[in-house]
Amino acid sequence: MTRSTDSKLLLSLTKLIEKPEIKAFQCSLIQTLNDIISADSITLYEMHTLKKLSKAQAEDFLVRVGYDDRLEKDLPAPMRFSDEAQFLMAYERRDVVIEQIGDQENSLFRCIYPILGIKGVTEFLAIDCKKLIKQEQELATRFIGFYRNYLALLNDNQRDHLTGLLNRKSFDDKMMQIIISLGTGSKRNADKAQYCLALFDIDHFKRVNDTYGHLVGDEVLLHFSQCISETFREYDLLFRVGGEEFVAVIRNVNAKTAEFIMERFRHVIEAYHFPQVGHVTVSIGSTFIAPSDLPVTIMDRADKALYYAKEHGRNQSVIFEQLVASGKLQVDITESDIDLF
Ligand SMILES: Nc1nc2c(ncn2[C@@H]2O[C@H](COP(=O)(O)OP(=O)(O)OP(=O)(O)O)[C@@H](O)[C@H]2O)c(=O)[nH]1
Repeated sequence: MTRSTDSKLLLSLTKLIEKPEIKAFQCSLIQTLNDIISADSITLYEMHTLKKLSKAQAEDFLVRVGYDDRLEKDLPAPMRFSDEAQFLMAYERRDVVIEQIGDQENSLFRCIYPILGIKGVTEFLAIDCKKLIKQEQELATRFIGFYRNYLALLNDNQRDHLTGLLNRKSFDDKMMQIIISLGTGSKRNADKAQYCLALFDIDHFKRVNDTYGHLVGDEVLLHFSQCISETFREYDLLFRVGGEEFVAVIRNVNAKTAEFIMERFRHVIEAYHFPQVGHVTVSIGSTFIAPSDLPVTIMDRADKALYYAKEHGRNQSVIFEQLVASGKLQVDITESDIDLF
């Protein structure tokens, strides 16, 4: 390798780890590879087990990475994993699978690289190129190795160990990013993105621990987090912020949609059969994020709404701004000043 290729590679690696945040790092991998490989397209897929798309049972789907910032209508549909022979083969072989696609004149090579995480293959990198260049293939393999190790490190740092959801530290970082993005009147915000934060708290969870023990309590938390992951969309941000407290941040929703989404989740939990424990319920307090907010003020509003839900019978979902508007919750001027509807 020449000195100039070396420094280009070093530059690419530096660029790759510039943003120590999982989603940004994933997007960075695609950009970096695009810079150094002569590919027609490079796509990263995450494997998700989704329930909502197939009514009867959960199924694995391949969800394209890099669309979390866009509006729902722009999202490509997830691919059913069992329909994708090349992905299945790469998954089984734990190695790259190369296939020639298209007709003679417009043929392309599609290389599917499986990416191994701690729970097995969790991602795939698909590279389409006109020519197979050995040096580039080796480069891609090395980059993926580096990507995998660094991703494991980020996951360890940013995810909750029990549930795999984003942890409290990630929550504070993400909140600051969202607030800053709302404050900067950039073109990307021309659609007036509205973020709604929902705080979930399992009702009478102490009883679960006291009756069945802490281990069963942990299992309930795990099932609860799976219900969150399956009910919300791939691009919603999902966190475990405390013992039995979870948060979802959803984008581009008005009060009516937020109300619908939270009610739907409340029903999912109400109907879910938790092994050994049976049924539990959840109380939900939501609020909208304003450019003038701080993470602590957002959480304070969500907490007040949640407290209201707990005080008024539990197993219900309420929105802070609606409680204030209807006079059910009294707050001081600075809080009631927020008008996002
Ligand atoms: N198993 C388990 N329990 C936890 C964990 N973190 C917190 N808890 C328990 O969660 C329970 C929270 O109880 P409380 O906040 O008193 O409220 P609650 O019983 O859920 O009742 P309400 O929220 O008022 O409906 C406590 O018993 C904590 O010990 C955890 O990681 N695992």
